[in-house]
Order: sequence, then C-alpha cells, then structure tokens
Amino acid sequence: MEHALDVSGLSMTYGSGPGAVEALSEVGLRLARGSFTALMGPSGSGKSTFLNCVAGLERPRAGTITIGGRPLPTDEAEATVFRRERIGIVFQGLNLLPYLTAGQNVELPLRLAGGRVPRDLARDLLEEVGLGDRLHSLPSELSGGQRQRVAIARGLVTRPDVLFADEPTGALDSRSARNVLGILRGSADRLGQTIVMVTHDPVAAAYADQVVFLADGRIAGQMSNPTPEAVAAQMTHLDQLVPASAVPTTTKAGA
Ligand SMILES: Nc1ncnc2c1ncn2[C@@H]1O[C@H](COP(=O)(O)OP(=O)(O)OP(=O)(O)O)[C@@H](O)[C@H]1O
Repeated sequence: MEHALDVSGLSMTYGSGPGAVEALSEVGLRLARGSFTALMGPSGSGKSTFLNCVAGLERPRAGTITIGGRPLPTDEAEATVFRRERIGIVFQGLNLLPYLTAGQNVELPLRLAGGRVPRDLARDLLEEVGLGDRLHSLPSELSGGQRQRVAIARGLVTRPDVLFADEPTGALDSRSARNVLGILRGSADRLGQTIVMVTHDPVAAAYADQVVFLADGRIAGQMSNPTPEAVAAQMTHLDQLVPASAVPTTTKAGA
C-alpha cells in the first residue's frame, strides 16, 4: 500500500566535532492516507527537527522521505516547488501576511505556485473552518484562534499529501483550541487529509488516531486510539520505554 508519508532511517546532526548534537537517529514512520497523527516527546527530543526535515525545510544527514509516493527532492529549488504543491504547513513562524485579507492569505500558496485559483475556493475553505463570513477581514481584525483557522485553511488549499502542524493550539485558550482540533479532525474524516501534529498537550493528542512518541531523537513508542489519560501516563514514563523495534505503521482509526 502506498503511504501518504514514508520515512526511513532519518538521521539529523547539528554541528560537528565534540559539540555535535544528534537530533534524530534512524527514525522511521509510515502514515496511511487520511490518518491524523500526533507527535509527542520531551523538549529537545527532536519533534521540530523531524517536522522540518519531512516538510523539506531542513536537509537531514541521512534517510529517505517519500510523500504521496514521491521522494522529497534533495535539490533546493525542486524541494521548494514540491513543498508548495504537495505539503501543507501550519507552523508558528509562518504567520499570515498582515496586509492580505483572510481570503487572499488562503489563496496565496496557489498564487505562488502559479496555479489558477478557482473562484470560490477561499470562501469554501474558510467555510470549512467556520469563517465563511470573514473572507475580507484582515488578520488584525481576527482573534488568535480565528487566525489559526485561516492558517489551516491556507495549509489545505493545495490539497496537500500531508498537512504538518507544529503546536497549532499552543497559543490558544481551551475553547479555541478545541475548535481548531475539531477542524483538523474533520479534515481527516471528511476530506481524507493526512495530518501530522506536534503537540505537548495530551488532550490535543487525543484528537488524533494515533500518537507517536519521540525521545532522544528516536521513536520511543506508539499509541492507537489515544485518550488524554493514557497519553499523559505514557509521557511520564517515556524514558522507561523500550525503543520500538519496528517502524510504526499507522492506519486510520478503525481501518
Ligand atoms: N539549529 C540548531 N542548531 C543546533 N542544535 C539544534 C538546532 N535545532 C535543534 N537543535 C538541537 O536538536 C535537538 C532536538 O531539537 P528539537 O527542536 O527538534 O526538539 P523538540 O522536541 O522540537 O523540542 P521542543 O519541544 O522544546 O520544541 C535538541 O538537542 C536541540 O538543542
């Protein structure tokens, strides 16, 4: 079966010599299409490094990354095009452009890719995230949670093979966070969108089909059908987990 994301032997080292930091060692992961995966682990365990590598923003030292059945290009220019067309990104640093409306922000990845922008696409996507009436609003006129929902709509606009989200609810109050998580859950269920979300929050992780745990740059465990209680318990025992011997291969819930 072709996976939405297939990563093997992913290793990443920062720096060189005695001060080198091995941020990822031999990480492997396979994700089924339409699956929603939470990536968790202690601070410094390699979560951001993993996301940056698989999203083509950083180049790993070793390993292969296949997205939607196609290898992530190693050439910088080709990787940029691949990322624009095949990968959705909702990262902290990638804020909305303040002088563009919500609708224009959503359309931006398609415009940058030089593609035709279907007339009602931005409105439809904003409706999908509950903001159908804010097409013409500037980011400054929206709440933090609403801005995050626009960022998700923008991440979905190219119908990417995988949507990567880094702490998408980190800065939100619990009501807005639930709203955003419900939208991610709905994108997986209704649109068949494959999602990988980094989070520190067991409640957020429980919205996913499965949780993959990282510790010291290695896969340290996997949990299907997570509950907040089970995730929290696992997090407190992460250092005692035996590293997973097989490559975690996730399936969609109930699949
Ligand atoms: N640009 C960099 N240069 C040197 N070391 C780095 C760099 N980025 C990350 N690291 C190191 O790599 C390791 C993994 O970092 P990473 O940011 O991926 O962890 P994380 O799990 O995302 O942490 P957090 O939850 O705190 O965001 C850490 O030891 C970190 O100090």
